[in-house]
Amino acid sequence: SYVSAARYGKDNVRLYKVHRDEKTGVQTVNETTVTVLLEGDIETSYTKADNSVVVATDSQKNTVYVLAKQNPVTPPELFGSIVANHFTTKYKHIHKAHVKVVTHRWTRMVIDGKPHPHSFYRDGNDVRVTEVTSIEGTGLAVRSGIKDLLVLKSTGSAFHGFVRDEFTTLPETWDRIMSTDVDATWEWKLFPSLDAVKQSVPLFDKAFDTARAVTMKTFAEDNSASVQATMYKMSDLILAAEPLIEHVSYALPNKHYFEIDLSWHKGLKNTGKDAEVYAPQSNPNGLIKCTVSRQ
Ligand SMILES: O=c1[nH]c(=O)c2nn[nH]c2[nH]1
Repeated sequence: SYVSAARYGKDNVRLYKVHRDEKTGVQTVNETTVTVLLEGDIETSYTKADNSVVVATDSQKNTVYVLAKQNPVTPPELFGSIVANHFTTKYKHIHKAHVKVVTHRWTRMVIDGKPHPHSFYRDGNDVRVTEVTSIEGTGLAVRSGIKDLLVLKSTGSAFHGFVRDEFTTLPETWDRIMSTDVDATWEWKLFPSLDAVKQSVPLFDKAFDTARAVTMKTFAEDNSASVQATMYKMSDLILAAEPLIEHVSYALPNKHYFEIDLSWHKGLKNTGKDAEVYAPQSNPNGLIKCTVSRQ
C-alpha cells in the first residue's frame, strides 16, 4: 500500500481581531474560525513515522495568530491568501496549503439612531466562507461564499409539470412555501501571486455584498417555477456582476412545509387555497445543486 493522498493541519482555530481608531474612538471587530491543511512531501510521516517533515499543527495554529497580528485579517480572501502563501513559501517540502476562513457576523449596533462605537450583535447565523489554496509554482485558487443563510417565502413559488408516472404521488402546486438554507460559492479566476490578490482586494467585499443581496432579492422576487430555475437566475446575476468570477455554485436543500388535512375534524378546511396550518419537515429534504460557469 502507499499514501495516495494526504493533508493535515489545525481545524477550528478561533480568531478575533479588533481595530481601534485612536482619533474617532470607533472600534471595529472581526471574528473568524480558521482551518489550515498542508500537502507536500509528507508521506514518510505516515509510512516511516518520520516526524522531521511535520510542521506541527500547533505551530500552524501559532502561525495563524502571528500572521493575524502582522497583517490585515480582512477581507478574508486576502488573509486566507497570506496564510496559505506563507506555508508554501517558508517550507520547501510543502507544495500546497489549504486555508479556510469562516467569518461570523458582528453587526454594529445602532443606538438612538447612531452607530455605536464598540457594540455589536449577531444579526444572523449565516457566515462568509473563504477557501484559499496556495499551489506552489502556480498561484492562489480562491473560492468565496455564503453558508447557513436560512430563507423562507410564504408564496411566490410553484412546482408543476414534473414527471408523472407510477411512482408519483406529489400533487402539482401553483402556490407553495419555499424555504432553503443557502450554500453559495463563487470561484475566482486563478490569482498568479499574492500580489495579484492584493491588487483585487477592493473586489472581494463588493462581490460578497452583491452575492448576498442578489441571492435574497432573486429568492424574494422570482416567481419560482422550481428551486432549480431560481438558483440559475441567482448564479447568472452574480457572474454578470464580477468578470473575475468564473463559476458560481449553489447547494440548496428544499426544506418542505406540508399541508395538514384537518377535514376529519368537523370538515375543517385546511388544504389548497384554505391551507394556513402546515407541518415543517426536518427530513427528508430535497437537495438541489448546480454550478453555472462563464461561457
Ligand atoms: O423545486 C423543486 N424541485 C424539485 O426537483 C422537486 N422535487 N420535488 N419537489 C421539488 N421542488
